[in-house]
Amino acid sequence: MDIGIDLGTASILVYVRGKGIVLQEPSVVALDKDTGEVLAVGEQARKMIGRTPGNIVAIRPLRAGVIADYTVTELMLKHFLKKVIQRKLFRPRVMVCVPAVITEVEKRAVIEAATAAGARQTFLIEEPIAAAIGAGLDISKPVGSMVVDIGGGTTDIAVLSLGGIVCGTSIRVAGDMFDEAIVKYVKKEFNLAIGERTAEEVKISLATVFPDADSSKSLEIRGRSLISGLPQTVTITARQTCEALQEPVERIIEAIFSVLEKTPPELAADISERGIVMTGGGSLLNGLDKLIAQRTNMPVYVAEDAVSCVALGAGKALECLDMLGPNAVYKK
Ligand SMILES: Nc1ncnc2c1ncn2[C@@H]1O[C@H](COP(=O)(O)OP(=O)(O)OP(=O)(O)O)[C@@H](O)[C@H]1O
Repeated sequence: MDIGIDLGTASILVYVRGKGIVLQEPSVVALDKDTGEVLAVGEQARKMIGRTPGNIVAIRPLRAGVIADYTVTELMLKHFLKKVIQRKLFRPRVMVCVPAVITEVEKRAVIEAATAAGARQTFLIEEPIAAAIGAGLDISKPVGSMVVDIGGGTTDIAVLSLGGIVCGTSIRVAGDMFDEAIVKYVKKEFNLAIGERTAEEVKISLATVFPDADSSKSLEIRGRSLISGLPQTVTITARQTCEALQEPVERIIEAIFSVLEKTPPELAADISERGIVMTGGGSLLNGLDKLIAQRTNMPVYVAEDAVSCVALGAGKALECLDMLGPNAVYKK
C-alpha cells in the first residue's frame, strides 16, 4: 500500500495507490483551549471557524504555505492517516508533500506523525515535483518542463529537468489572496463588508481575469453596509472582479517571468515548445490560463485534476523513486 498526501494550507488530500483520492478535507482542527483535547478535525472543524465559544478554538495549522503550528499539524496528519490506514495488515509507505518553506524540526514532526499513525516508511517531497508527476509530466528526462502550482497560500513556480528542480520560486500570493482582493474591492467600491467565504464564492462562480463576451455576467452578494451598519445586497459583475484581482494576478505573472529569466536557454526552448502546466485549485480561476498564455506567448495548460494533482503525484513518486533527483525527496 502506497499513500500520497498533499498537506496543503487550504485542504489535505490523501491518495491511495489503486484507489485514487480517498480523502479530501479542509486543514482545520478544533481544540479545547483548556485541555488541548482535539474536538473535531477537517470539515466538522471548519464549520466551527468564527462560531466557537470561548474555550474552543478552530485552528488552520498551516498558513500562507508554512506550518504555523506544528503540534496541531502533527495531530491533524495523525488523525487523517489513521482514518485511511485503519486495521490494514500491511503498513504503507507514505509520501507527504510539504510546504516549500519548512524547517528541519517541522520535517521531523511530519515524519514522526506519519510513523506514529502507522507508516512503514515516510518520505517528503517538494510541491512542484509532486505537482508535475501528478499532471502526468515525465520529468526524468533531460527536457525542461515548467509547473505553476497555485494553491491556497502559495504559488510555487518551478522549471524541472532530470527529476529535480533547476530553478524556481515560491510566493505567498495564491487563492487566499484572491479572496482578500475581492473583499477589499467590495469594501472600496460598494462600502460593503463581506466575509472571506462570500469572496471565495464570487471568485469560483463569477470571477474572471480575462474578460470576454461573458464578462457582463453578475452576481448578487450580501454583506454589512459600512454606512448604515445593516445587511445589504449589491450586484457585482465579472468585469469588476477582473479589476479586483488585477494586483495579485500581476504578482503571479511577474514571478513566472522572474523564473523564465533564470531558466537556462536550452530548457527555456523546451518550455516554449511544451508549454506551461498549471496545477492547484487557484489555477482554476477563470481566464488565468489564457492571460498567462497571452503575456508569456507560450501555450498554457491546466492539469486535468488540478486540485488533486499534488496528492496524486506524491503517491506516484513512490513508484519512481529511482528516477527522481538526489534532492527531490527527503527521508530521515
Ligand atoms: N474553481 C475554482 N476557481 C478559482 N479558485 C478555486 C477554484 N476551486 C478552488 N479554488 C481555490 O483554490 C485554493 C485551494 O487550492 P489547493 O487545494 O490546491 O490549495 P492547497 O494545496 O491546500 O494550498 P497550498 O498549496 O498553498 O498549501 C483555494 O483558495 C480555493 O478557493
